[in-house]
Amino acid sequence: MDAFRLLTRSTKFKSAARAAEPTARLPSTGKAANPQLFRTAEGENLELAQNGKKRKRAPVAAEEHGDDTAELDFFSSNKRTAVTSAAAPAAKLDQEQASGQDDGSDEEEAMDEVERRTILNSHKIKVTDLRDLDEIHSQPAPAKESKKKKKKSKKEEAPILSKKEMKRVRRMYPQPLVSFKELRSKYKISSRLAENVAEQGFTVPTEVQLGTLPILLGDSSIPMENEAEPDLLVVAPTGSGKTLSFLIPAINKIVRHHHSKSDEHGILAVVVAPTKELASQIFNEGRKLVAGTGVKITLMKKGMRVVDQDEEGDVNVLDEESEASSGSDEEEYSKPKKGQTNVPVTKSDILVTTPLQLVNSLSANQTMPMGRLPLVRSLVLDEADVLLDPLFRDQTLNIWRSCVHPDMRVSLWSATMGSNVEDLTRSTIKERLEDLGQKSDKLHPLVRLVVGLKDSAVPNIDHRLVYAATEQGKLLGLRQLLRPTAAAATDIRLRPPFLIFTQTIPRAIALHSELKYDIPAEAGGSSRIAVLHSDLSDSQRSEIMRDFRKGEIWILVTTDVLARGLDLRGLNGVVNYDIPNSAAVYVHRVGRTGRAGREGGIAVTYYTKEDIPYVKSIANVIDASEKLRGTDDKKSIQKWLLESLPDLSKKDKQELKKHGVKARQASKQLGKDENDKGSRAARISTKSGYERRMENRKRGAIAASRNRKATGAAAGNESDGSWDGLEE
Ligand SMILES: Nc1ncnc2c1ncn2[C@@H]1O[C@H](COP(=O)(O)OP(=O)(O)OP(=O)(O)O)[C@@H](O)[C@H]1O
Repeated sequence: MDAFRLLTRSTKFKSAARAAEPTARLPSTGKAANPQLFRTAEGENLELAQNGKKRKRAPVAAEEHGDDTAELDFFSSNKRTAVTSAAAPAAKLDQEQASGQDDGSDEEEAMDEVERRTILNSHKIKVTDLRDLDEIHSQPAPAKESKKKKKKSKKEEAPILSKKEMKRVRRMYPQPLVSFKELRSKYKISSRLAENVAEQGFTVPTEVQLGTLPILLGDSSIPMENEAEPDLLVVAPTGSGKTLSFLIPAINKIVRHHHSKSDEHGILAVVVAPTKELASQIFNEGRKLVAGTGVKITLMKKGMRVVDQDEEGDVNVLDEESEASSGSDEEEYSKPKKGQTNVPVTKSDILVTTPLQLVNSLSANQTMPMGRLPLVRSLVLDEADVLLDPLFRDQTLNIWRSCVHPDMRVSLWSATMGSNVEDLTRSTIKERLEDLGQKSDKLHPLVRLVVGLKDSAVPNIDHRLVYAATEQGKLLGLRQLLRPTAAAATDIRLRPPFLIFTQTIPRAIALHSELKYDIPAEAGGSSRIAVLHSDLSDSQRSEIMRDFRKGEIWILVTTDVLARGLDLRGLNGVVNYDIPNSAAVYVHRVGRTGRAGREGGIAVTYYTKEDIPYVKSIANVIDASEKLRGTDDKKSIQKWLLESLPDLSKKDKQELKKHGVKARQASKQLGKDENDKGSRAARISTKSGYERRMENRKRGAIAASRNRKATGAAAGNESDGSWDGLEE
C-alpha cells in the first residue's frame, strides 16, 4: 500500500508526483548505496590498494593446544603482541582455505603515516590527543618509528609552542580499518563475533567505524605506554554507525576476559543511553552481535539488582560458588545470598541502561549510598553530551564513579559535543584516578575523534526552513504536507513514514488530536497517526514504537524524547513543527532520517514571528550542511537571510535550551490562564474536535461511495511503490 497515494485523495496528482520525484531516492526504498559520507578519489584508491595488498604469512608452529591455539594466543594479556604475532596456526588456516572460508587471516602490511594520513583526511577524520602537552612529551614514540626519540623526549621539558604547533603535536594518524575483514585478520577479534558482524551484510565500514575500531581494538601505530587503551571521545554524524563502533570492542574485550579470567563473573561493560527507546535499540543490536560468543547482554529493567551488595554497602564479586548455586548457566539471575533482598542479581556481562534506572538500582531507589560496579572495564556513554547535561549529569557521574576498576575505560559518543564535555571528561578521569589512589603518571591517554564537521547535520538530507508567520500558519503548512494535492504550492513532497516534533508534551498531544482525522478512512484513518511522549507508560511507548517500525503507524507526533539515537532506517523525513531548542537538538532531530548514507530524507522546520530571534543557529547548521554537500546551486538558506537574522546572546541561548520558546511553554508552566490572549495564540487548534470528527465522517462516506464506483481503478493502483514499514 502506498501511504502517499492514499493521502493524496486524488488520481490526477499521482502521476505528476511520481514523475517529479522518483521513489528510488526515498530513504524508505531499499538499501543505502554507500554508508560513507565522505571519501576522495585519492583515499579510495589507497584503500583499494590496501585491500588488495596481502603479505605472505609467516609460518607459525602449531602448538600442543590443538585447534583453539589461535584463539588462546589471541586472548593473551598482551594484545598488541597478539595483534602482530598471533597468526593462526598454519594447519587451521589451511583447513579453512581448503573449505573455502577466507576469513581474511592473511597478515597485512601496516600502513605508513603518509598512507594513514591520506585515508583519514579523505574521510574527514581528525584524531587528537587531548592530554596536556607535557604528558604527550613524556610518552614514547610508536614502537618502530623511533627508539632514540623516546629516550631523549623523557628528559626534555615541554617546549613552548604556538597554537598551530600544539595542534600539530596533538594530531594523531592511527591505522584506519579499510575493510571489515581486517577485524579478524589484523585485530583478531573473536571469530564468532566477526561472523555476527558479517551476517549484518555491511560491505564497507562507515567513517566512525573506520576510525574508532582500530583504536579500541588495539592499534600499534598510536604511541601509548604499557599498551594502554585510551579513553575515547567521539563526535560523528547521526546515523553513521556509532553503535557498532562501541559494541564490537566491548564484546570482544569480554570474550578475551572470559578466556583469561574465567573465575570472575559480573557486569564487565555498561552502556548508558538517555532514553528507554534508545537503550532498547542498543540492546537489540547487541543481542545480534553476542550470539554464540558466550557474552550475555541485558537491558536494565525497573527493580533489577545488578550487584550483590550487602546492607553495609559492601560489594561482593560473584564468585564461582555463588554462580554454581545459581544452577544452570542459562538462568538470567543468580540466587541472592542469605539475608539479602529477595530480588536475584542479574547475571550478565553487558548492561544497557538509562542513567536513572541504574542509579536507582545501585542506591536502592536512592535510599542508600551508591553501590559499586567493581568489575566494569568498559563504560560507554551514548549521546554523551546529553548524559553530561545538567538533567542527567549527576546520575551519569555517579555511575562513572561507581565503576571502580583501575583498568576501566570510558568512551563518549555523540553527533554533537560541547567543549564543556571535554573539560568535564578530563576532570572526571583525573578525579576518579585520584580517588582510586593512582598516580597521575599512570594517566592513560584521552583521545578525541571527530568525523566531518563537529556539530553539523548529515549532508545527505534536504533541509527546508519554512516561515509560517503564526501557529495557524504552521498547522496549515503541515496539513498541506499531509495532503500532497494541496502541496503543489510548496514543492515539498514528504511521504510517510515521518516524525513530527513539538516543544512540549501538551503540544504533542494537542497536535495529534488535531491531525488524527486528517488521514482518510481508506488509508487506515486515525490509527495511522500516533503520539509518543514520556508521560506514557513503558508498555504504551514500546507498543507505539513497534507499530511504527512495522509500518502500521505512518506519522508519529513526539517530543525530543525521540530526538536522539533512534534508528529508523527508512524514515522519509522529519517535521520540526516547533523549532528545536538548540542547534544540537536540530542536528539530532533531523538525523532520524538519512541514516547510513541514505539519500532523499527531508527535514522541514516551521518558524513563526516569535521564533525569529532563535532561528539563526539552525540556519547556520543548514548552511554548513549544504556547504558540506557542495550544493551551492540548491542552497535553501540565502546569504541575505543569514545576515539579517539576529544573533542570540549566550544567556538567551541557555534560556532557550532550558525552557524552549516562551510563547509555547505550557500555560501552567508560565502561571498563565489558558484563555488569555498569549495562550490562545499558541494553541494548536483550528476547529473543535467535534467539528473535525463530523467532517471526517462525511469525508469517509463520500470516499466510500466513490470507491464503490471505481473499485477496479483503485485495485490497479495498489501494485507499485508500496511501503511495508521501516526496516528494523
Ligand atoms: N558499515 C555499515 N554499512 C551500512 N550500514 C551500517 C553500517 N554500520 C551501521 N550501519 C547501519 O546504520 C544505521 C545507523 O547506525 P547507528 O544507529 O549506530 O547510528 P549512530 O551513529 O549511533 O546514530 P545517532 O547519532 O543518530 O545515534 C543502523 O541501521 C546500522 O545498522
